Amino acid sequence: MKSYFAPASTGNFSVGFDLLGAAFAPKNGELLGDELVIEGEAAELSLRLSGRYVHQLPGDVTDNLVIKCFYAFEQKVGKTLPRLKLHLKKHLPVGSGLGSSACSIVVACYAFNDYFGKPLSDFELLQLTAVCEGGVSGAVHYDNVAPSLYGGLLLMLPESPLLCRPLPWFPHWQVVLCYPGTVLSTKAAREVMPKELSLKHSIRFANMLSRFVSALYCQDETEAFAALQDLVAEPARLPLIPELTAIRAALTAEGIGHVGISGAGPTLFAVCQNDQQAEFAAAYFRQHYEKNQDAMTHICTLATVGARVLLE
Ligand SMILES: Nc1ncnc2c1ncn2[C@@H]1O[C@H](COP(=O)(O)OP(=O)(O)O)[C@@H](O)[C@H]1O
Ligand SMILES: N[C@@H](CCOP(=O)(O)O)C(=O)O
Repeated sequence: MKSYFAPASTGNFSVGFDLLGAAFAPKNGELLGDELVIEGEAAELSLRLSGRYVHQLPGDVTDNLVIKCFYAFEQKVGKTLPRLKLHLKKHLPVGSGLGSSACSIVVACYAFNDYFGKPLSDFELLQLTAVCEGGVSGAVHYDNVAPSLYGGLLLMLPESPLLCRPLPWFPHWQVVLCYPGTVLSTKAAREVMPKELSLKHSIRFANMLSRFVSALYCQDETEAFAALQDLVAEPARLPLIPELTAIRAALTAEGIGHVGISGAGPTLFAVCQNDQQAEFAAAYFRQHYEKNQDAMTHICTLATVGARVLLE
């Protein structure tokens, strides 16, 4: 029996639609991500499901991304593989903006590659996870699969053979993630996006992203916060998450530098510079944004390690 884990991720990080993504881990040491156990080999491929968010998964196990990944992995490797007895522990809510589908895809593809003796290179593995994720959201985007696979804050380079590169981070930053407990499908949240951007808007978008990246390299925190503006997805998605305006006003009034949409939402994230801000943001989110028993709020730091073996 071998157990694998992949962390939650925040796509876009506000300023880099489809181009920036970060993996996060709760400060208190809890595991925020999906776990896949390979229990052994069997005549038939099987998948057992458990975990806090198992009720949000498709009823038919053959529709589960883990099963789809097995066949996609087998096709990519190009030979028939032994069937496995699998157990997915679904700890991330589905349609949450925490890269839930990417997390299951990454943990599954990483686990199969490890179990079968690493027939795929890191590059091929990332490509495979992105294609599987594209099948869910309607478009190939790397900003959840790459951080979930590698950890860290990453800049996607989809037109370069590198595909992505790690970026510097502010080591004292804490990110508070709040999932309200409601579901928003990524596909639906992509359908509201503008089909085209004007030249003026494209230049402003490129400017904010390059300003943020340059601020990270210079470790200029004032510039980084000034550049953390979502000029592309937020205007289109705000009607789906109208609470953002009031929450942002309340948290920024307390000196918190940024509040944005995690991935396609409805999870919101607040970037905090110290424990006091992080605790304030978490308490505020719990009181004003959590909507039901599925909701959760975590104070996180950057997860510097991505997919990994949990138990040999
Ligand atoms: N293991 C899985 N984890 C997450 N979603 C899954 C899984 N298996 C199948 N799905 C389906 O994939 C879709 C994921 O939706 P999506 O909005 O992309 O989620 P997220 O934004 O959280 O990644 C849903 O229709 C869900 O039922
Ligand atoms: N760049 C994507 C990110 C989607 O993240 P998810 O966690 O909501 O799947 C987008 O904004 O559509």
